[in-house]
Amino acid sequence: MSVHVWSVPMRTRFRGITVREGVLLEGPAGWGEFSPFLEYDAPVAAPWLQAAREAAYEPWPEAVRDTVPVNVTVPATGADRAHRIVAAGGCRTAKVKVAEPGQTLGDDLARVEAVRDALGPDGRVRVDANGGWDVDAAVEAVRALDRAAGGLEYVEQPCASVEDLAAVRRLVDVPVAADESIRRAEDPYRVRDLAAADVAVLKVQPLGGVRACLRIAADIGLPVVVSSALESSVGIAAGVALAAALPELPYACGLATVQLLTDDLVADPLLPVDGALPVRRPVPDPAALRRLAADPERTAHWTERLAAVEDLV
Ligand SMILES: O=C(O)CCC(=O)c1ccccc1C(=O)O
Ligand SMILES: [Mg+2]
Repeated sequence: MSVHVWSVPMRTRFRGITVREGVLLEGPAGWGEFSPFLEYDAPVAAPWLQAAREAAYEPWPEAVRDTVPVNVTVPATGADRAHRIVAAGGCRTAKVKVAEPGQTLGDDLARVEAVRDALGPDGRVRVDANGGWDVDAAVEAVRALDRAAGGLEYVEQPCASVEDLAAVRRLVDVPVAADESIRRAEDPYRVRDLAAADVAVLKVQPLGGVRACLRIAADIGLPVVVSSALESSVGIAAGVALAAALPELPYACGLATVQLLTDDLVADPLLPVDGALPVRRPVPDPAALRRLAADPERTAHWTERLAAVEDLV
C-alpha cells in the first residue's frame, strides 16, 4: 500500500492547533486519511486508522442526496474578523467557537453579535464551547448568547461531562448538541440514556468510519450533524459520504473546514458552493503531495505512529 505523510499549516489557530499533519493511504477503493491529533495515543488513534482503511478498501455506502448543506466555522477571533469570515463564506448557518481559554463572555457576545449581523435575520447561529463551562457558567452564557444571537440554533458541548450536559439541557431553552461526549463507540448510548442532548455530532475518523457512524445514527434516536476533524479534502470526503448516506439530514454539517487550512492535497478542494458541499470524492494531486510532503523527521514520526496503531487494529 502506498503511504504519503503530509503537513499543512492552519490559517488560524483552532483549538490550539496550528499545523495539520497526517498520512494518506491508497487502496483499491480509493484514498483514506489518517490524521489523529498529535496528542492522541495509539488506542485513541485506532478508530482513525479503521476509518482510513475503510476509505481505502471499501466503496462508500449509497448516497441519497447530491449536496450537503454546511456551516461556516468561525474560530475564536475578534468580532471584525468573524464578521468577514461569515460574510465571505456564503453559508446560511454559522458555527461560532466560544468559551476559548483566556477569553471572556464579553468576547463571545461580541463575536456572536457580529456573526448575526453578517448572516442577517434568516441565517442560523450555533455555538461550540468545547466543554469549556461548568453548569452555572453554561446556563448564564447560553442565555446571554441566545439573546446576543437573536436566537441560537443549538449549543454544542457546553460542558465536558455527559451528566453536566444533561443538567444544562434541563435548565436552558436552547437545544444541546453532544460532540466530545460521543468519541468512543459506546458513548452515543450514554448520551441517549441520560437524555443529555438534542443533537448528536458525529465525526468519521474518531468514530471508526462511515459505516460505524451510520450504525450509531440509526441507533441513537437523535438528529445527526456530521462534522470534520480538520481534515484535508480527502478526509472531508468521508464526512461528505456519511452525510450523503444518512436517511435524514435536518441540520447543516460542520464540513466546511478546508478553508481553515492554507493548502490542500487535492487540486479541486471540497469547498462550499452556495452553502453546500457537492457529494464527490476528489483524488490527491501528485503536485500537492510533493508540495505538502512532511520533512524527514515528521515522516519518521508518522511512519512509527502508523505502525504502532496498525498493531492494534
Ligand atoms: O463543526 C465544525 O464546524 C467544524 C469542525 C470543528 O469544529 C472541530 C474540528 C476539529 C476538532 C474539533 C472540532 C469541534 O467541533 O469542536
Ligand atoms: Mg465541537
